[in-house]
Amino acid sequence: MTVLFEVYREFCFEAAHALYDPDHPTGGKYRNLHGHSFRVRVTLRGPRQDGDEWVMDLGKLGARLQQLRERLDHSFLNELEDLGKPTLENLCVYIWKDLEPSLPAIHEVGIFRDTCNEGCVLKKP
Ligand SMILES: Nc1nc2c(c(=O)[nH]1)N=C([C@H](O)[C@H](O)COP(=O)(O)OP(=O)(O)OP(=O)(O)O)CN2
Ligand SMILES: [Zn+2]
Repeated sequence: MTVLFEVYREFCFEAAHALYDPDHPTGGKYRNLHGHSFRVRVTLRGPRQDGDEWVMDLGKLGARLQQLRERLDHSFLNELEDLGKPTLENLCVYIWKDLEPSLPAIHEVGIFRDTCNEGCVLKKP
């Protein structure tokens, strides 16, 4: 029987952003520069690979995520190329697009701001 597993790895980063609302007379509640602590979870889905008995070596996944973390940590998200407006939703898409070419088993990207009790999850339908 082929069984499917979901394995995940997380990383955290700190970053700043400002969300300007063009429809609001003063730019809205989130217009000023401010920072958040983010936690990202990347989930892979698949069967155990022949020989290794794992979906993917989580050490290798961690090394790949570290490359992404180096770009995001202590960044000003508004200046990140290809992100667009720095919402949680756009960060999920950005992370997904960055990882998918090298991680075809990617199934879910979640980004959480634990101190604000909020987050966003993007998953394969
Ligand atoms: N769907 C989304 N909504 C909001 C996002 C987002 O990315 N996606 N982002 C923000 C801002 O980044 C905001 O700075 C979040 O901080 P928070 O303290 O949660 O702001 P709130 O107004 O929701 O909370 P308070 O309870 O008033 O502090 C906003 N929304
Ligand atoms: Zn914010």
